[in-house]
Amino acid sequence: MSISLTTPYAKEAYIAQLAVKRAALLTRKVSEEHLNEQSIDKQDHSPVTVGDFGSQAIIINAILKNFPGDEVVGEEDSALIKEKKIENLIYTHVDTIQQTDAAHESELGRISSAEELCNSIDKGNSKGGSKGRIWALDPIDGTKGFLRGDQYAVCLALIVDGEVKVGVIGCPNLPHSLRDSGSKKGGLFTAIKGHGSYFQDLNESVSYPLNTSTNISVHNEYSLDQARVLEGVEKGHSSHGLQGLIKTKLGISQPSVNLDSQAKYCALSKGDAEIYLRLPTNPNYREKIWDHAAGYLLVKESGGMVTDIYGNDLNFGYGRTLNSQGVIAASKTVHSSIISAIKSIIGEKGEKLEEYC
Ligand SMILES: Nc1ncnc2c1ncn2[C@@H]1O[C@H](COP(=O)(O)O)[C@@H](OP(=O)(O)O)[C@H]1O
Ligand SMILES: [Mg+2]
Ligand SMILES: [Mg+2]
Ligand SMILES: [Mg+2]
Repeated sequence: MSISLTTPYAKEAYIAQLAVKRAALLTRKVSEEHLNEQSIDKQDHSPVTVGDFGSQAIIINAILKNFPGDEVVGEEDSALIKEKKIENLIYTHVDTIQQTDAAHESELGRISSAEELCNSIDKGNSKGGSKGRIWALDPIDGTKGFLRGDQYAVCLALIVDGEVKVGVIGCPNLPHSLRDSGSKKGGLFTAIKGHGSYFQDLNESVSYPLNTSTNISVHNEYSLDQARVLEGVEKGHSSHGLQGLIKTKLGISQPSVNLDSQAKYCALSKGDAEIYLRLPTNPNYREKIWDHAAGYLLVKESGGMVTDIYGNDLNFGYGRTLNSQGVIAASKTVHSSIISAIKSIIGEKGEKLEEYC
């Protein structure tokens, strides 16, 4: 597989890489200046920072400059910015990054006022759905990890008629190898439907045609007893209790690696682990499409499987959320055994799921 200028969605992937990189520059700056420690609580009590808002503005502005007819499902909106009167503060940081990244101004454009910044953020209000070109954007996934100085990711995917076609994820803090904590940090992961998945150092410049020198793939050789498992850090986002029961049932004894954000999909896609378990903490919770679209394509293009907890495919054309419970991503070697183990615990149709939430 290779990617040329005529590969479908190559241009979209290139603009997505540039935009994610520019947003990651901002999140790094916010983190270095300890601004990430000043979070604001949203209505659902989850945190949001200057980094989340600025990243969403930068990426939406870049996408709509290049693809003006497209829609965006973005996680954030500007209501809290206006309420807290922090438009100018965010704009100042965004503009510094625009100056640092001036080399890409002709491709990504430039936001020129605090008002424009809020307008850009609010263009992430698409309802999603199964028709047309819709981008799913998580400007900072793993905001709680970002606040702790741990893992987080800038995630962007293009969905066309309900199917994910492009996924780009920037992970500023992810070591190049999970087994070597001394390895370089910062990765940019890219997948194009039908054309594979690729890794590059986040600090390297991106190119057009895309840099495909480092093709990545899921590690398919380990059997279950050797498999390495990824789980989230936050106990409120996935059921660590149920995940523990599943691991015991499968005979997995190695401790899990706990990472915030879609960095879990990234680690799986480059063969640093074989299983990602995300069992619901509430049977009624529906996962947001921006939390999974890019990672889903990345793992699939790397030769892995991604389904809900019953083994069904994920539907990214349903709206702003999926209409299914949890996520199981794994190598093809072990995926079906995990689904069987889950069903043996919670029942074929999840009749007993509530007992474990
Ligand atoms: N009850 C819940 N169940 C599953 N996911 C949840 C959740 N509450 C919040 N989340 C999502 O979990 C994401 C982080 O995932 P993880 O725990 O794997 O790092 C959050 O993304 P944000 O950080 O972008 O808000 C948020 O959307
Ligand atoms: Mg959030
Ligand atoms: Mg998220
Ligand atoms: Mg987020």
